Amino acid sequence: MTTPTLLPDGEPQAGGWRRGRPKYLEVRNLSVSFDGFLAVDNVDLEVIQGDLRFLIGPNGAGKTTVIDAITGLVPATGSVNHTGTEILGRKVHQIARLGVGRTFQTASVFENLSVLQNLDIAAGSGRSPLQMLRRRNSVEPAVEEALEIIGLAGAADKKAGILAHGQKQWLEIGMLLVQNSDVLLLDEPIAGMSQDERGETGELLRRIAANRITLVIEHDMDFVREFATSVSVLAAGKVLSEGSVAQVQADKKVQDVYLGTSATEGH
Ligand SMILES: Nc1ncnc2c1ncn2[C@@H]1O[C@H](COP(=O)(O)OP(=O)(O)OP(=O)(O)O)[C@@H](O)[C@H]1O
Repeated sequence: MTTPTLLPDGEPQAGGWRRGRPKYLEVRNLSVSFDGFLAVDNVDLEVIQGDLRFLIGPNGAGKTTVIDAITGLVPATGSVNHTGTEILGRKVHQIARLGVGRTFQTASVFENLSVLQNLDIAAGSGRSPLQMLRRRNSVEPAVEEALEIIGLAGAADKKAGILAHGQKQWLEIGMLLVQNSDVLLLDEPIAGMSQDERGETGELLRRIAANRITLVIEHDMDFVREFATSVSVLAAGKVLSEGSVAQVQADKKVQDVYLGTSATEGH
């Protein structure tokens, strides 16, 4: 049996891995139109494995639509290349199978199943649905490791429906980990969380982003400042600015359309 390696050594860093040949997600000229309204307008984005990239911008900027387009949920033009493989135009399940995982603003877990069963199903470990519903004596190593990483080892047998809001988000992230997703696209993972849960989620992202391609949509600038290693700013469907948190905060264009002065004061 192979040793699971869900948890990498090290921390995410700006620019991603500096050694070897890192995996990447390269988005070129991505456009999405809804009945003639251009919600995403020629977006270019490149996220390298090991970077913890945040995608920020005002409401309606097109952030979720970018992720929808990458994951095949909305039709788009342009190109999305995952480490040499074009994924734009493929079906949702094919894109997922190529290692591109996402979460939604509202966690989509199976509420009536236990935490462990949710992870088992995500891992697709070859058991029939009936077998999976039975309590088992052994837990697959990757599932066990995911339970530790997401901090739910003590809640493995709890029904997902009774988890706290934050824990459901962590479970959803765990489901991506056991699916071996190497691209994580997370839509506002800390929305509605307590302060403690936010901190724990940030640490979780830090742990898992060190060896994955990670793009996180977020509005909370304190959270972005604390955990982002790089930031892309989207406004009116276009990339307005890109760089470190300090660089985008200092960008006059970003201040004008998004951050204003209050968000940048004191930082
Ligand atoms: N299915 C759709 N049909 C028509 N218009 C849509 C659809 N989905 C999104 N839009 C529009 O596209 C634009 C971008 O929406 P999107 O949800 O991607 O923005 P966002 O940056 O994620 O916003 P928020 O931060 O509020 O979640 C908005 O004007 C939205 O109303």
